[in-house]
Amino acid sequence: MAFFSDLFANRAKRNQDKPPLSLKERVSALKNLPGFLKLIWHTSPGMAFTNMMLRIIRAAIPLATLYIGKLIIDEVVRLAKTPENLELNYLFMLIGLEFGLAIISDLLNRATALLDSLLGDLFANQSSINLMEHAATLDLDQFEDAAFYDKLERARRQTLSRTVLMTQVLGQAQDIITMLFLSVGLIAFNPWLILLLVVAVIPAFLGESHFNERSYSLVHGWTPERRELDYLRMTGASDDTAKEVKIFGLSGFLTDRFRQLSDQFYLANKKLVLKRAAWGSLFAALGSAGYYAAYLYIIYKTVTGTLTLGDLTFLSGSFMRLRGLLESILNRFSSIAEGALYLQDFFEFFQLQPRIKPNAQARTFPKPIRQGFTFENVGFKYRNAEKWAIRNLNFTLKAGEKLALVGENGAGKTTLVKLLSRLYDPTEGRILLDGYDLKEYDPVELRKEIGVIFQDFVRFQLSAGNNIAVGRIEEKENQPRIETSAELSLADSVIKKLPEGYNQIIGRRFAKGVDLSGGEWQKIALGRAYMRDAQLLILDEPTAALDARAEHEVFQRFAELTKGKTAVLISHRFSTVRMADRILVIENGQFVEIGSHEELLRKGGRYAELFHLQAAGYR
Ligand SMILES: Nc1ncnc2c1ncn2[C@@H]1O[C@H](COP(=O)(O)OP(=O)(O)OP(=O)(O)O)[C@@H](O)[C@H]1O
Repeated sequence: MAFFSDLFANRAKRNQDKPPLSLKERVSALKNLPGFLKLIWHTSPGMAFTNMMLRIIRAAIPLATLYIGKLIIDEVVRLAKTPENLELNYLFMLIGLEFGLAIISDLLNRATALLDSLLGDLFANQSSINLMEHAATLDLDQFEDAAFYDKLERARRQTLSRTVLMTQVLGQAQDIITMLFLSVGLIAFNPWLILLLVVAVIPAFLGESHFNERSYSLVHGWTPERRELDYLRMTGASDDTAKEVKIFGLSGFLTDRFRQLSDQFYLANKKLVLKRAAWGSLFAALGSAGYYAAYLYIIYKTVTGTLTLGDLTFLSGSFMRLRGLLESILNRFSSIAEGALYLQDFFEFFQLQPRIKPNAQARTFPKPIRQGFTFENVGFKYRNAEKWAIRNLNFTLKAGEKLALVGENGAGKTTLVKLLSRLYDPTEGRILLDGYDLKEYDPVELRKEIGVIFQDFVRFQLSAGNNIAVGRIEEKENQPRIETSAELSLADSVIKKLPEGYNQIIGRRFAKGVDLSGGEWQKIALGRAYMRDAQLLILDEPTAALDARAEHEVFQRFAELTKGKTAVLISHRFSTVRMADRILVIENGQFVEIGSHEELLRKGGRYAELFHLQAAGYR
C-alpha cells in the first residue's frame, strides 16, 4: 500500500510539474498536419480529391441560400405593397431555387460524410499496417523498454482516432471557405461588424485551446497508468490468465488495483472537465453579447430606412452563421492543434530507428560456414540493467559442431543465443563468423541461416499446419514439407487427433480453436526447426515439456535434424546435453569450462558436479 501511495504522490507531483505547453508549441504541432494530409492522400487519391471538391461546392451554398432568402423577402415586401397586381412567377422561381439548394446541400453533406467514413476506414487500416511493418524493423531491446512501449501504445491508439482528425481538418477547410464567402457579403455592408465578431469569439477560442492542452497533458502523462489499466483489464478477464486468477483468487487483488488507478484518473479528469465547462459557459455568453450588439445595429439601420427587410435577414443571418462558423473554426483549430500533438506521438514512433539494420553492402554470407562463430571477449548488458548478463566470453562454436550450453537459471544461455542471432549486439567485444564481425553481414541474411526454437516459443493462434510452417513461412503451401516436419518432430501424432487435422485452429482464442497440452505444443514448435533450412540450428530447452518416451524419440531424430549443420542446444537435462560434441558451461554470464561429456566428467569440475547432482536425483 505504501508503494502505491508513493507512486501516486510521485505521479501527482509529476503531473503538476509538467508546464502547460505554450501557444507557440501548440501551433508548432500543426507542422505535423501536411505529413498527415499526405498520408491521407496516399491512402486513396481519388476519394480524397472528390471529398475536397464536394466540400468546396458545399461551402458556397450558405451564402447563396442567404442571398436568395434576402431576394425572397424583398420580393414578398414588394408584392405586399401592390396586392392588386400579383405576379408570382419570380417569387416561385426563387423559392424553387432555395429548395433545390437545400436538397443539394443535404446530398453533399451525406456524400462527404460517406467519403469521410470510407476514407477514414482505409486510413486506419493502412496506419495499422504501417505500424506493424515499422514495429517489425525495430530492435528487440527497443520492445523491452517501457518508454518505447508507451510510445507504441500512443501510436497504436492514434491509428484509429486520427480518422476523427481527418474529418476535422477537412471540415475546417470547408468552413473557412464558407466563412470567406459570407464575409464578402458582410464586409460590403460594414467591416467593423466582422471585427466585433472576432473580438467576441477570441476568449472562447483561447479558453478551449488552453483546456485542450491540459487534457492532452493529462492523457500523455498518464500513458503508463493507462497501459497498466489495459493490462489489468486483460489479466482480470482473459483466457490466458483465467486459470491462475481463479486458483490463486487474484480477482480482488486485480480489481482493487484497477479501481485505485481508474479512480485517480477519473478524479483528475473530472476536475479538468468541470473547469472547462464553467469557463466555456462564460465565454459562450460573451460571444452571444457580440452577436446581439451587431444585431441591434442592423435593426437600427433597417428601422431608419438605410437597409431593406431582405438586407436585415441577409445580414443578421450572415452574422449569425459567421459567428457560429468562427466559433467552430477557432474551437476546432484548438482541437486540431491538440490532434496534431497526438500526431506527434504517431510520427515519433515512425521516426524510431533500429540500430541493427538490413545492410545491402554487407559481406556475402558464407555457404557453407567454414570456421564457425567465435566469441571474442563478449560482454552484454540489457538496456537499463545494472548487471552484466554476459561478460568476458571467449570460445568458438565450430562449423558443424553440436554444442550444448549448460548453466543454472539466469546464467546467460538464452542471452548468448540472442547475441548469436543478432537480436542484440554485444555491449563489448565482438562475435566473428568465419573471421569477420557478425555486424558485417546482413542481419536478414544471417537470420535466414539461423533457426531458433525458443524456450518461450510463440503459440500462434493459427492452424496446426501454419504453426509448423512459421519455421519457413514462404513454404506455407508446401503440405508435404509441413507433414514431413511434423513426422520428424512427433507433431504428426498430435495433429492426427485434431478434428480438422492440419487445418485445425489451435489455441483457445478463437471459437473453433482446440487447445493442446504443453508437450503437444512443444512438438508442434519443434516441427518449425525441421521446416527451416538453416545452417545453424538453436534449440532452447526443446524437450522440457516432453514425456520421457517422446524425449527419447526426439533425440533419436536429433542427429538427422542437425546433420551437416551447426547446432546449439540448451538444456537442463543431462541426458540431452551429453549428446552434444562439446558442452560449454557458463555461470553468471562467464565462461567456466568447455569440453565433451567425457572430458568434463574426467576433469571433475562444475559440469561433473552438476551431472552427479542430477544423477543422484534418479538413484
Ligand atoms: N530482457 C531482459 N532484460 C533485462 N534483463 C534480462 C532480460 N532477459 C534476461 N535478463 C537477465 O539476464 C540474465 C541472463 O538471462 P538468460 O535468460 O540469458 O538466462 P538463462 O541462462 O537462459 O536462464 P534459464 O535457464 O532460466 O532459461 C538474467 O540475470 C536475467 O535476469
